[in-house]
Amino acid sequence: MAAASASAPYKGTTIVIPPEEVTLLDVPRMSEGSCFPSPLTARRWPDNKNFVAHGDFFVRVRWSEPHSSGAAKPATPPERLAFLRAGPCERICRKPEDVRAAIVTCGGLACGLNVVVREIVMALWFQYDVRTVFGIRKGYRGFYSEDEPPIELTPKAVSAIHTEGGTVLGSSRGGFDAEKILGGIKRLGINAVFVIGGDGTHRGALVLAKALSEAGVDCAVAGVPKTIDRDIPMIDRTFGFDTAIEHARHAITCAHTEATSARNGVGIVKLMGRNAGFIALHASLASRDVNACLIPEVPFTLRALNLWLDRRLKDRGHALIVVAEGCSPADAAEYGVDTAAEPERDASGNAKLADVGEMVKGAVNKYFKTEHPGRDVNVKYIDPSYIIRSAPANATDSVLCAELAFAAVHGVLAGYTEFTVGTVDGEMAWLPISEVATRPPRKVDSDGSQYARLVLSTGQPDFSGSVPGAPAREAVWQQAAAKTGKLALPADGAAAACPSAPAQ
Ligand SMILES: Nc1ncnc2c1ncn2[C@@H]1O[C@H](COP(=O)(O)OP(=O)(O)OP(=O)(O)O)[C@@H](O)[C@H]1O
Ligand SMILES: O=P(O)(O)OC[C@H]1O[C@](O)(CO)[C@@H](O)[C@@H]1O
Ligand SMILES: [Mg+2]
Repeated sequence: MAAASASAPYKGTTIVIPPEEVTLLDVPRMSEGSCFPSPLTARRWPDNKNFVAHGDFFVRVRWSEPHSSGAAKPATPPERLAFLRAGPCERICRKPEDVRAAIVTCGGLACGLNVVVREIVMALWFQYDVRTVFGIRKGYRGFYSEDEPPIELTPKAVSAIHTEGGTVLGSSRGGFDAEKILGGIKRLGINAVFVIGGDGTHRGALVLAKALSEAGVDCAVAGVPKTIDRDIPMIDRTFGFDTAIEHARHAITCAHTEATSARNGVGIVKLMGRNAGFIALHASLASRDVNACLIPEVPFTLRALNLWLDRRLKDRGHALIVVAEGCSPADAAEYGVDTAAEPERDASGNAKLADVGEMVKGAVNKYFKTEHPGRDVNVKYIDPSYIIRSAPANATDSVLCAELAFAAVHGVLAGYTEFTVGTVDGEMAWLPISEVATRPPRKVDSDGSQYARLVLSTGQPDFSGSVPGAPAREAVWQQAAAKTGKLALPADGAAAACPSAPAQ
């Protein structure tokens, strides 16, 4: 072992880190001062050791653009942010007997919505003795729609819902009308709203919180971020993602079976991910069989994909392609897609995306019909999106759902408002809703080591240009190894020397 040099930090040495500016992401409090012991102090909360102090925070560094170790430093310096630590407080500032809560689920489905609803009800009821909880039906419009009045949520009513997918409350897009929602809140005497939804839902929650405070209505607004796509800014994970990967992997396995069973079989699987390719990337890494994974963050052309496929079918007789729904091939127009047309929008204003799976399938069929009319190529396209999104939460997601629900309930009872919950580098935090509602969605870092690991696993080339043929595997390895800076290049293309052998 090398001797420690005199200047190297050694056990017991005090290391002085220069003070840096830290921005506290503070969350508004509805009532300060008049706080009293939480009912949890009289319960079985282990030794009262796990309470969090009001205002306790932890500091984390955040890059505004994707950053990975080894990659060039981004232009914008990182932000040092202090996050409020979430958890039960020893003293709470909302009287449980006065709390009249409402829970609403909005946007698309995600695995675990029912677990979050159940655990909010259970935490309010059993940890804090709150006895009035309304379930708002079919999204924001349920606050005012006469067709679907709110329902009463009790432990008995929600006890079995966690085993089901979807949301027992229903969900919807559109229908956000701050005035009408405010009217519903006043009519029912609601003073704590829990919104479970994605970026759009959180933007709505922000508008609602402002409207409530302008109208002088004392009502807390707490968010629980939901998206199957895992692209919510700032936080590490969203519930449902882990379950989605499991089900996506099953669909990929089916496509692989189809592809390997046919002559020149090509399996194509489209997975959700409007802005980001996290599901496609993680499911491909989980599968190990995928030969090409296409994500919105990495440009590609259908022409390059076809040239690669041509060679892959000659070499191996089958191919498995995973494509994220938000992908937009650079040469889509050449394959008859009207890329200049203004997209249709859903009721929430989100662009309706063209089916990129169909696009890839059409392009492959067209290419082989034109270039190799005699070759028998069998393309099988699977779109498991809604099968995945509507599944019940798996074990890992169920744990996360309960943690998020508890953090939201603790925050409201502690007196906070206009906040949402999530883990930041593993620590549960209360964050201002604006952080989730206004920052751009998270994306896969195409220069990062995770994407490099994908490329190493699939052996896929760079599909971004009209390449006159697929590059050799060694070139792919070199590209990926250069990005990670960690891997020794295989000599003479020896696959065995590579720590992660490409999928076959
Ligand atoms: N800018 C906004 N202001 C107010 N309300 C909004 C805004 N954007 C969206 N909403 C409302 O939030 C609800 C959900 O929005 P959206 O359909 O975009 O889903 P989401 O919450 O983003 O979830 P996901 O995209 O993960 O399915 C809808 O009722 C929509 O009207
Ligand atoms: O078909 P819907 O319900 O509009 O949902 C589709 C969208 O929902 C999401 O799953 C986000 O919830 C996106 O991946 C997808 O674009
Ligand atoms: Mg959204």
